[in-house]
Amino acid sequence: MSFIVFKKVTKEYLTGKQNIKALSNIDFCIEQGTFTCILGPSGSGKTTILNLLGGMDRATSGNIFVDGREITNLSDEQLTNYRRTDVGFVFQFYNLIPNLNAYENVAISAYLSHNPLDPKEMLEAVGLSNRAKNFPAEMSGGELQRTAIARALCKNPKILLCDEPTGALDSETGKNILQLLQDMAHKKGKTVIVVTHNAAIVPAADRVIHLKDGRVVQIEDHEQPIPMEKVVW
Ligand SMILES: Nc1ncnc2c1ncn2[C@@H]1O[C@H](COP(=O)(O)OP(=O)(O)OP(=O)(O)O)[C@@H](O)[C@H]1O
Repeated sequence: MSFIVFKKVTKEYLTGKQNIKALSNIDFCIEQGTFTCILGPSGSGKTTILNLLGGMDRATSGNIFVDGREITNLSDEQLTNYRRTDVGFVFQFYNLIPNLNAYENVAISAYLSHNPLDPKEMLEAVGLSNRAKNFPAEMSGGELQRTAIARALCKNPKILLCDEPTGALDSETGKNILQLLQDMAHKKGKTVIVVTHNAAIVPAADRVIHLKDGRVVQIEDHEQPIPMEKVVW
């Protein structure tokens, strides 16, 4: 069985009298230690997939498995635990706490995990050892995103979910961040999933899941993904 499996997953939102089908009967799988890109136009269901996979929301029907465990079956308490310990999140606007320095922002997530990694080592892994004492207001966008990635990794999560992680960055800084995420998958064995509008990174992904109108329209695999530095933005 693959590390992540979506089996006939549907997600509907009931707003007033209207029923919105954000995902319609979708199937895909993702292997451990790979870099996967979920690509599609606005409203195609990308964030909905991250929310279901991250345990922030529940599917209307279908089954989702992570590391052999069905997360669609979990109780609320089990789902909270899963979200805390198994999933690292990276967002477009970093979501760092302004009055904590970089080290403290990373260390705080260690408290949430049963099996955390050393915050100092995580800052080192993202190339920010020399910025540990800086506050968010004193760092560049790229440094803020590196801090957010260190924070996510500090929980020692099984999967790293990234929602438009380069959306607020210039192209060069964005490429560096994506390179870091690709390295986390290929060199550290993390299962990294990036949701984006940006088709430029497609050749650098191991697998690309193309969405349209809540359906998977294509799954593209690359035997030899290119390094991020070779991506033409
Ligand atoms: N909480 C919600 N209540 C009602 N409808 C929702 C909710 N969340 C998402 N939707 C709808 O579900 C569909 C898929 O939304 P989703 O946010 O997953 O798309 P997306 O591909 O991530 O879009 P974007 O690229 O603009 O972020 C859209 O039609 C959206 O309006």
